[in-house]
Amino acid sequence: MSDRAHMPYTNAVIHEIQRMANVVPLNGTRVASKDIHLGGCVIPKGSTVLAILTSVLFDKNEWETPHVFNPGHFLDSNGNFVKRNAFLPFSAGKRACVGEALARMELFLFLVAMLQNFTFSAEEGVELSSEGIVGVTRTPYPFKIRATPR
Ligand code: HEM
Repeated sequence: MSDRAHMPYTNAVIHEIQRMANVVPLNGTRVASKDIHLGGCVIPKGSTVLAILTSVLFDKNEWETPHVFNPGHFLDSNGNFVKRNAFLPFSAGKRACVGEALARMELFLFLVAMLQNFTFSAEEGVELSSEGIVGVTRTPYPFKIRATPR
């Protein structure tokens, strides 16, 4: 359907950006509809539950280099794109993000269009941080980046 299928590396880079960007770290809230027994604990009916997305996007049992940017997480040895079950930036289930298709299309179109037209680089001597400001969403600290027309 889209060109993404033919651009496995670009697709892998976008997935890895979404994994590490972790823009909705706490996910949406849920309420336990009955008492739940989980890992030796009881979650009583009526409790508010947060299925923290950070825990799965950086799970050391799921990712080869959880804290290092690595598009290889989404590529096999032939360079084909591979889906990963732990890739859940849009959450899962009935109340997962309804904007996922739109968001993914926009991420692809904006990133590819920008990379086709500019080369991006950090200011000399400036180390860009992958840390961010965490609230309901996670946003980067203000930063400067140089865009050089190609
Ligand atoms: C990179 C972009 C985006 C990310 C990472 C993202 C992520 C999420 C996450 C994690 C949730 C919570 C799901 C849950 O509780 O299980 C959510 C919910 C939601 N998102 Fe997004 N979202 C993005 C873009 C968008 C866009 C573009 C729209 C609309 C045009 C949108 C509309 C919604 C709505 C309406 C909900 C609530 C769904 C519900 O409660 O049933 N999102 N999103």
